[in-house]
Amino acid sequence: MIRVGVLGARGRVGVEVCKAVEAAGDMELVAALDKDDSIEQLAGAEVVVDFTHPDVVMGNLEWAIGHGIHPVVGTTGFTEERLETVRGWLAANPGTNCLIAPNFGIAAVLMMHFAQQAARYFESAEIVELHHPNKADAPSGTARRTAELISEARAKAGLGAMPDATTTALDGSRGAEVGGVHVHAVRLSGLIAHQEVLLGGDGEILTIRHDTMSRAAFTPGVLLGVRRVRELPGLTVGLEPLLDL
Ligand SMILES: NC(=O)C1=CN([C@@H]2O[C@H](COP(=O)(O)OP(=O)(O)OC[C@H]3O[C@@H](n4cnc5c(N)ncnc54)[C@H](OP(=O)(O)O)[C@@H]3O)[C@@H](O)[C@H]2O)C=CC1
Ligand SMILES: O=C(O)C1=N[C@H](C(=O)O)C[C@H](O)C1
Repeated sequence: MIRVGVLGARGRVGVEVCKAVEAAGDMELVAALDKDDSIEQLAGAEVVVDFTHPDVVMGNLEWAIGHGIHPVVGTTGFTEERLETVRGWLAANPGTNCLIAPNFGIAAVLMMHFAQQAARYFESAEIVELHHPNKADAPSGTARRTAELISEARAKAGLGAMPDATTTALDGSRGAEVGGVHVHAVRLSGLIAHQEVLLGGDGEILTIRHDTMSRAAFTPGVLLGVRRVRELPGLTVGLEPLLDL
């Protein structure tokens, strides 16, 4: 049995993760903690799942890694600088590993992968991410990661800047730019988590769309991460290697 702790256990995703861990035959939920609980209660866990908030996740990781607990992290807000800090903590605690994934939905990971594969064939690419209005951050971690993957694929293929003759009359009208890829964020009641990657070429457009219909969609990926994190050395970013992508 893998002893699992959950941080953010009363949150939208945390509730689903706790249910999934309790239902898994090879896991035991040893701590389900939220905002005002003491992190010390994680002491008996081997793996901790974090779905909290970008403002608190770094403190949680420093504590868990320092106590030899392997984190599986869904919380967003990971810049390259933050990832480097996590690598430093892992180096100081050999034998402890960490998995951080901007999206644990299997279909979402495939959407990112397909966008990366397609990117080199199109002169234009933009991302529209659409989420519920209580989301903590914009753009989404998924959109940011997708933009980075598209940007890397374009650079590798020797593609230059995208065609765009716009003069913007209003700040923000072209969205945010991540690695030269424009990202647009919609926040709308009724939505959960959705993304469209638009790829445009000569006379045709490819649209790759992903829709999250329930937050239970994240749990198979989280359970996979919990089962595998102990054997993945150091820091793993993204679920792709666990899906052989
Ligand atoms: N990687 C992925 O697949 C996914 C990632 N996410 C990301 O996960 C994060 C959480 O999303 P979501 O569940 O919607 O958010 P919620 O706000 O619903 O849940 C977060 C929970 O964490 C609690 N919390 C805040 N601080 C702490 C702390 N220090 N220790 C323990 N718990 C704490 C919050 O309490 P309180 O409300 O009182 O502040 C809340 O109950 C976001 O960053 C989101 O973008 C979301 C979906 C999928
Ligand atoms: O906050 C959310 O809801 C989600 N956050 C993640 C992100 O920022 O990409 C994953 C998914 O989009 C849901």
